[in-house]
Amino acid sequence: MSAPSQDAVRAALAKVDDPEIRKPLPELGMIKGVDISDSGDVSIGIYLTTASCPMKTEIGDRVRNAVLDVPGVADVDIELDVMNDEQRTELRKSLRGDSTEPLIPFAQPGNLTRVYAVASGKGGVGKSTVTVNLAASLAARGLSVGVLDADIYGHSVPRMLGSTIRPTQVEQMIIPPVAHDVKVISIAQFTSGNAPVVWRGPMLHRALQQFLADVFWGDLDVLLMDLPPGTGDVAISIGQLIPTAEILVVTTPQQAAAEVAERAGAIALQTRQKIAGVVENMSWFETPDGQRMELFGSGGGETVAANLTRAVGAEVPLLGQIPLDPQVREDGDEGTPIVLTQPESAPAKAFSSLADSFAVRKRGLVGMNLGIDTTRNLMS
Ligand SMILES: Nc1ncnc2c1ncn2[C@@H]1O[C@H](COP(=O)(O)OP(=O)(O)OP(=O)(O)O)[C@@H](O)[C@H]1O
Repeated sequence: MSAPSQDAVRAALAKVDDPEIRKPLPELGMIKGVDISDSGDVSIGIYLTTASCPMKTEIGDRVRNAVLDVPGVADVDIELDVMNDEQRTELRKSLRGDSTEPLIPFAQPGNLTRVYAVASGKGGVGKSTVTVNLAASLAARGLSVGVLDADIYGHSVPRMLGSTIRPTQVEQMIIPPVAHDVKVISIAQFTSGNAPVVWRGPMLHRALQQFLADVFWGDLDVLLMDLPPGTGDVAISIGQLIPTAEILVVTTPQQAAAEVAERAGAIALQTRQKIAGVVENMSWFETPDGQRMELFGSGGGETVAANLTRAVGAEVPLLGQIPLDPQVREDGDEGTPIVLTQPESAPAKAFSSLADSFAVRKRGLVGMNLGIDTTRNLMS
């Protein structure tokens, strides 16, 4: 068989996406060159955004597999190089435009991303668990999903999604790692080890602003934000930064928990945000003989939904009830949400029908320029 043409190899490369930026490598200026020998040996030069790019093996594998599929290719050799400053600037401009104003894409008119802030009155009710399972479930349906772990003090989202790598930085632009098809950004990725974060309101506000404006989220269908428990500064900041963000309140069935959850939801009255609904977690435990044991009582979700409906003067639905199941915790600890590992289990089905109730559509705005250049450094 004769050696493949440059066109054939480049056509194959045009179908290879960067795993994090999710656009074709040639479009990102990441193909340095293609050499083809008479015997069909192909050598591909790839520019990485940074020398420490955590995705370099994945990128090399994707390129190798795509090119090996081209008829006439005998072997593929990958040579990695690193972009220079000029090339990085070009990449940043091609992704985020030329503006120097740091803007939050989700707050711009015409932006089609649905943003949900997941809130709870107190800690430990399963807010992060709901966030990651909902995100994974929506991503599994083909939606483009991002999670911003805004639970600055109790950041557990990266662990629950099994995301261990740090984001790549291209100039002032941060590329979020992807886990289970979900883009993930968390303060945990910017602190060393398990160090606690002790920040006051204004610093938190600034950090959130940077996570929203400096991260290259791309064209998301849905952004879920895991808020810290309570009615604190972060909820108010989100209300100011993205007024169109809707609040999703998570509670347990317990009446005491319901009362504090209601306060978290009622913050929407101050910030004038819409409440998307209420999720009741740990609703019951199902015994092997099929009996439901209501370990934390019952009715919390209904109560919060009814009281918030009254308070805001608009229907706040109870969107779902998630059973208590040790597998939910085990899978969370393993970094593989139960909706992916055991989709037929009762909790996974409950998460999945919760995702249905969002009735989300793909936004279909491929190529729309949402990103804006920024000149600030994260946490500076
Ligand atoms: N339905 C469930 N069944 C069993 N375990 C659950 C369920 N939901 C959550 N958990 C477990 O309960 C613990 C607390 O959950 P999670 O961290 O999601 O709560 P949280 O509200 O986000 O807490 P915080 O805001 O304090 O971080 C975790 O260990 C989690 O795995």
